[in-house]
Amino acid sequence: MTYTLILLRHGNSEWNQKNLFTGWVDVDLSDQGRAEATRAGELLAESGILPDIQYTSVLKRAIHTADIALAGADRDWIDVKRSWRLNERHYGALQGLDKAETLEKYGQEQFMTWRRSFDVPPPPLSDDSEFSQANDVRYAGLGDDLPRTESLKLVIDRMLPYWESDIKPDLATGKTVLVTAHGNSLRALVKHLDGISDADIAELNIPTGIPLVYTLGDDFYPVEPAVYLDPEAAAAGAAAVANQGKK
Ligand SMILES: O=C(O)[C@@H](CO)OP(=O)(O)O
Repeated sequence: MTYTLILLRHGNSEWNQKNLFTGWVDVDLSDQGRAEATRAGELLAESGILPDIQYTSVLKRAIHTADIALAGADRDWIDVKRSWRLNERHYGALQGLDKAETLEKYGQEQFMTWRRSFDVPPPPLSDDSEFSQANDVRYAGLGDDLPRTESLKLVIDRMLPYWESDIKPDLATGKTVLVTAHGNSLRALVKHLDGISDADIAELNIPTGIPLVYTLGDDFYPVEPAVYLDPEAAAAGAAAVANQGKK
């Protein structure tokens, strides 16, 4: 028995377009992002790989991408589950900062340590920052779990329990599961699925808006390499993410 899991990073957002660190700030899709989400829906429809259940974070760039893509695949009607555990990595005090200016100010090494090291989080975001989520009603129940910054390691720590408790059981019933989330929360899941080392994960970037299809075996690990439904666009998109910050 094999199981089908589709991962989809949200389309380009207003802050991707402005080249700002985003994290948990709830910005919407740009026009380009909405077009990418439409294309993602077409790719799903063309491939015939159609989700039976949708998972998203609680951030609107993922929610709107999922809605648009599902509409394009005539799957608006499927069940949806959302969790903060699929949110983007909390970017701490970098949230709202310009990536190019941050690179210039702190240098390439520090910039890449913050962006892509496995376990070094950026400095924490103060609760009185305009970019803080400390008083956001959607996280009211989180208590001490509410992050003020996160490394990729911390994202894995909060995402994997949800993979085990919810996503895996849905896969086990034979449903095709679509997870629409974020660059770094999906890097966390891909690291787990593909067994990527703490060092090598730094090189992995996920493009916006292109479905990535996994075929999983009985142990819920891949039986073959995952495939992007548009491999050429995925390679170009991943390179663009890697180069963010450079002018
Ligand atoms: O700003 C962010 O939240 C993420 C995703 O857009 O950026 P990065 O790719 O630099 O981790």
